[in-house]
Amino acid sequence: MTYPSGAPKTTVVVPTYNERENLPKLVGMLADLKLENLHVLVVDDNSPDGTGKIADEMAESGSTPPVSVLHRTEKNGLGRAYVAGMTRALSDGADIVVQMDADLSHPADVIPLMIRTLSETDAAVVLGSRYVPGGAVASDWPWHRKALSAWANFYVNTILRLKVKDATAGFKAWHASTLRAIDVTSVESNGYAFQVEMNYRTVRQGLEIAEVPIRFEERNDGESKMSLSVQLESALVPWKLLMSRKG
Ligand SMILES: Nc1nc2c(ncn2[C@@H]2O[C@H](COP(=O)(O)OP(=O)(O)O[C@H]3O[C@H](CO)[C@@H](O)[C@H](O)[C@@H]3O)[C@@H](O)[C@H]2O)c(=O)[nH]1
Repeated sequence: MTYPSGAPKTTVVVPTYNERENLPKLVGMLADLKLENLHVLVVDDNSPDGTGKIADEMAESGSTPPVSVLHRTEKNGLGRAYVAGMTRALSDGADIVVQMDADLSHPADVIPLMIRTLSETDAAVVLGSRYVPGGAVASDWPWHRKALSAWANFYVNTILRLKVKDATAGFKAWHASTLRAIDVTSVESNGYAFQVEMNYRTVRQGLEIAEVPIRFEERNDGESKMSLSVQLESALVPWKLLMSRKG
């Protein structure tokens, strides 16, 4: 896909809840990419550790890439934060929307490859995959997370037949047109299930998902927000999606 006005407007949507140590480092890594027309949109759920204030300071500093902040009143889950952020990015005229965690587990330096893959192939979305050749998970990622991730991929692919190696990946670059085609505003899931529902909607539209290898790092600061309710939702959502399928 080519964009008439030159470099595509790319918005990196970053949901945050208690990421005060990580967010400035992530924005620094995004700045190091020196990508033209790159923007960062932080979606903060009133983090008690003051992440939202730090994001505001970055926004006011007028730095490159420009940072904007969407404040929400309370913690409402990663999926809700992404839906709000992606909806804002679309209304602000983004051509490409990147989603990534704030905790430095996703390698920012893969973003140029993801954007290139979007523009040079038929892919509707490109995901940073741990499970294609060349991909990896850091050895210090806890064993129970590795096991959960392997199980979740097997489970999801058995039920929904997505044919995606890393069905729960949280690092992706979307054409804005794909987010409109799948009607991101109506996506209901959170956590792992959000990632799965987004992939499922893409496949149901007959659109292509490409995977590029990444090395997924364990976070050094802060904590994962993965909870029992997120895992329960993840177990139920594939069945719900399958049963809601029309045709
Ligand atoms: N605004 C907001 N942000 C949130 C919330 N919950 C989590 N986040 C933010 O979302 C990002 C990921 O959250 P984590 O809780 O650190 O995720 P994880 O356990 O490492 O899981 C990640 O990897 C999974 C695959 O292994 C993914 O399936 C999952 O979506 C996520 O990307 C972080 O930037 C975190 O601050 C929330 O309720 N609100």
